[in-house]
Amino acid sequence: MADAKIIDGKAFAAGLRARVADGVAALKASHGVTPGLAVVLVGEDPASQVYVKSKERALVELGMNSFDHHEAADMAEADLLALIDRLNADPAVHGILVQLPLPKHIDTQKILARIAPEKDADGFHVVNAGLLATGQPGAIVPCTPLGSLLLIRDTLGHDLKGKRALVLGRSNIVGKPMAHLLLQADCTVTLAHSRTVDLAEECRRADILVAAVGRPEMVRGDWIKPGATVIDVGINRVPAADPAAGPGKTRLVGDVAFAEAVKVAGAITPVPGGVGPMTIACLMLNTLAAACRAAGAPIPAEAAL
Ligand SMILES: NC(=O)C1=CN([C@@H]2O[C@H](COP(=O)(O)OP(=O)(O)OC[C@H]3O[C@@H](n4cnc5c(N)ncnc54)[C@H](OP(=O)(O)O)[C@@H]3O)[C@@H](O)[C@H]2O)C=CC1
Ligand SMILES: Nc1nc(=O)c2c([nH]1)NC[C@@H]1CN(c3ccc(C(=O)N[C@@H](CCC(=O)O)C(=O)O)cc3)C=[N+]21
Repeated sequence: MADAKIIDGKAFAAGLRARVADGVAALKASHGVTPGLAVVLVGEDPASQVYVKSKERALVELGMNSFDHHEAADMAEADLLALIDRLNADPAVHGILVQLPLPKHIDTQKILARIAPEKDADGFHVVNAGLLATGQPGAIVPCTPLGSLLLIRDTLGHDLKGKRALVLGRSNIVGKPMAHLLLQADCTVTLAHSRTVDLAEECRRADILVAAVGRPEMVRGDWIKPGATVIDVGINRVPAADPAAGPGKTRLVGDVAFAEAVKVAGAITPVPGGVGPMTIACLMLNTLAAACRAAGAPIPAEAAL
């Protein structure tokens, strides 16, 4: 069988960012509003700093306002809550993103709950999670699952009804919302996790396999149904395979053993260049959508599921 089609998330994300930039320009022209996202980073985690920088760069490129709040790792929880209150009240801020993970002394759920649901650009607030889970309109959908769904639809078409989907990982930020989106799209959904009996067998049934476990290359080629669409959400930094790269050098791999899977799947996302860039593009889309909603302008179609 021919190798799988490689789903080019980087290219799709570039197209989506261009559509968002058009939407930003249109909203400025029609309502005089510039969408703004506040990005809150607590502490100096190097991976988080990289993500936050790429978010801030994308905002500026798309003509949006970026409000950066880089805070000390020992910031008091009360001070973070007070910062969120100020951002909630600021009319120039349409979206708020608090970079996760937060330092251990801060209660993540308490922080996420404080963000005004209509400014929750990540879609992590229980109100948005609840709207999505109950299939109601108006939910802000988490960026990674939304980006994954856009790639699945670009690959298989809009109509996914009756397809068997397996989501591996049940986190509140990826696995659960992904499962709800696929259910909403009339897939028959299985949500697997660390207590699932015979993961490989569950995976082999799936027409659509979304892997979000955070375990480097855990999903092997022989776990995949021939012709399946494989979405690899995992971002794992591992030591470089090539000793010539030198000591301390690393590379990124997904949760799927790509070299094996590409021989069996019908289509597959690479890491890097798959879901990661879609996450950032969807964050831009959610911020534009929040600004549109606040201004009483129509919501971009891709954000209004
Ligand atoms: N591309 C992107 O933009 C993004 C990528 N990521 C990446 O996606 C991955 C998942 O992230 P996230 O959801 O936050 O991770 P979490 O650690 O919150 O959740 C991992 C899930 O995988 C399950 N799991 C862990 N080990 C196994 C195993 N051996 N067998 C079966 N299930 C297992 C866990 O099960 P249980 O619940 O039973 O413990 C849990 O449900 C990570 O690699 C992360 O870096 C995350 C966000 C954005
Ligand atoms: N509140 C919050 N929202 C998030 O959305 C959020 C978060 N916290 N914490 C961390 C995770 C992780 N995440 C990624 C975003 C982009 C890439 C990405 O663009 N990756 C590139 C590679 C980047 C590289 O080379 O390191 C790619 O896959 O091609 C990866 C991971 C968002 N997250």
